[in-house]
Order: sequence, then C-alpha cells, then structure tokens
Amino acid sequence: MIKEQKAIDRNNPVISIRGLQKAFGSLHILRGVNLDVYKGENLVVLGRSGTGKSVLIKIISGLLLPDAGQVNVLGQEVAELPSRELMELRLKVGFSFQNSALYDSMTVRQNLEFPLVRNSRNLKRSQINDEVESVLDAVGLLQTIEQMPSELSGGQRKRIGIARTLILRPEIMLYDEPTAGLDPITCIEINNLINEVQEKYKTTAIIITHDLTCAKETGDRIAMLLDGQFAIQGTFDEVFASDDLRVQSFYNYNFTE
Ligand SMILES: Nc1ncnc2c1ncn2[C@@H]1O[C@H](COP(=O)(O)OP(=O)(O)OP(=O)(O)O)[C@@H](O)[C@H]1O
Repeated sequence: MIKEQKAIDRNNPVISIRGLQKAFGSLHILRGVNLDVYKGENLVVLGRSGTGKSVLIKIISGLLLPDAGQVNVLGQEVAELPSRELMELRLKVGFSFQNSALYDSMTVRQNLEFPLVRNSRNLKRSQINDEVESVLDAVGLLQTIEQMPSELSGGQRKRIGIARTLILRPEIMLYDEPTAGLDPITCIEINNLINEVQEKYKTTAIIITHDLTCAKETGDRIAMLLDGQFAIQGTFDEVFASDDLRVQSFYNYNFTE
C-alpha cells in the first residue's frame, strides 16, 4: 500500500541543507548535498551501503561536524551552535539508532524514565508515570511496562527504543534503518508505527532505509543519495520511474515484494 499523499507546506523547511561536504581522509562521502525537509513530512533517504546516509543524519543532529556547507535545523546553524544550545537542539531532534540498545538491567519503565529524568529534572513522580505510560501506550506496549528487555521480542525492543526517543517529545525524528533485521510482519508493524508517530506527535522525520517496502509505506517523499548528492527526489513512484541506471539497479537489487 502506497502512503496517501498529504498537503505539505513547502515554504516551511525545518531542515535546510546547502552545499554540505564531508570527507574522511581521502574518502569524499558527501559532495555538495542540498536538501530541504518540510514540517510534518516523512522523508525517506535511500542509498547503497556506505553512501553516507548515517553520516548525514549524524551531521543533522550535531554528532558530526561538516567540512563545508550549511546545515540549518529548526532555524539554527548546527555547526555554529555553542555546546549548550546544541544540547538544547538535540532534545528536539530524536535519534532512533539502528541497534536501539536498551539497558538490560532495567525494566521497560526504568528504560523510559531514564532520559526523562535526566533531561527534565523538575517532573513530579506522577508526571513521570503519566509520560511513560502515555508513550508506551502510543507504541502499543503498555503491558510490558514491568518487563525486562530480555523478555521482549526484537520488534518489541525496537518499539520501546522508539518510545524512549519519543518520550522527550522531539519535533524531528531521525530513524536509522528502523526495520533492519526484523521479519516481514514485524517490519509492517514498525512501518505502521512510524506513520502513527507522525500522525499523533506531528513529527517531521528522516527515515534511512534499504527496505523499499518501508520507503513506500512511510515516505511522503524519497531522496536518493547517489555519489554524494541527492540526485533524485520525489514520491516513490516518481523516483523509481527514473531511467537513471543507478536508481534502476538499486530497485532491482532491493525490492523483494
Ligand atoms: N567517524 C568516521 N570515521 C571514518 N570514516 C567514517 C566515519 N563514519 C563513517 N565513515 C565512513 O563513511 C562512509 C559512509 O558511512 P555511513 O555509515 O554514513 O554509510 P551508510 O550509507 O549509512 O551505510 P549503511 O547503509 O551500510 O549503514 C563509510 O565508508 C564509513 O566507513
């Protein structure tokens, strides 16, 4: 099922990138990336392994510095922010890591309380409980609240990882390979969850994936990273109607539906 098209305000980018370059030694990964991500959209970034997708979202969240170019997130130039402002911006940018490791020695409740208590020190016990329960309910796992991570399935752990990012109510969600290593049914559940999060929390998201079903079902727009630049952007159908051979071979090797 292709995601329904929705109205997107293209005058209002929450992420705006111009001329972004990043190299590691002689390896030039990002070679003049331009990208706008608009409020409320799910943008899927596709690209072969090693093309720099994770590097891109690490730069957006201030975890890595660019070599050149502008990276504006929620109205601020990330590379120019003093550390305190960068910390504040990071709270608005939720990063759901590929291997969203939970603390094994803590219950689900404690795992979710941890970022909340660390970042919002003045919350009352009852507010913390409410927040934890609300976000767990949103990912459909309220019943696991007192369980240990080892008692959960891979898909459930992934959902709790997303809940842990959501609990700080970020304006932007960055998902790094959200369906990697999951079986097809669990992938569908995670795709649905990404769309539910967008609806319920009105987040803007960048979703990095190799999984074309995930791209089709979660992406309002797709951007393909090819040779260090976003050469092609559009809806899923628009991107894969391209006769660019790099796009065609990506499709043929990755689409399994
Ligand atoms: N901190 C770093 N130091 C040196 N090289 C790095 C660093 N981070 C990433 N790289 C290199 O940059 C390239 C792009 O890495 P990145 O993780 O962004 O790829 P990717 O497109 O996300 O790939 P995959 O789909 O396999 O996760 C790789 O060659 C990687 O080895």
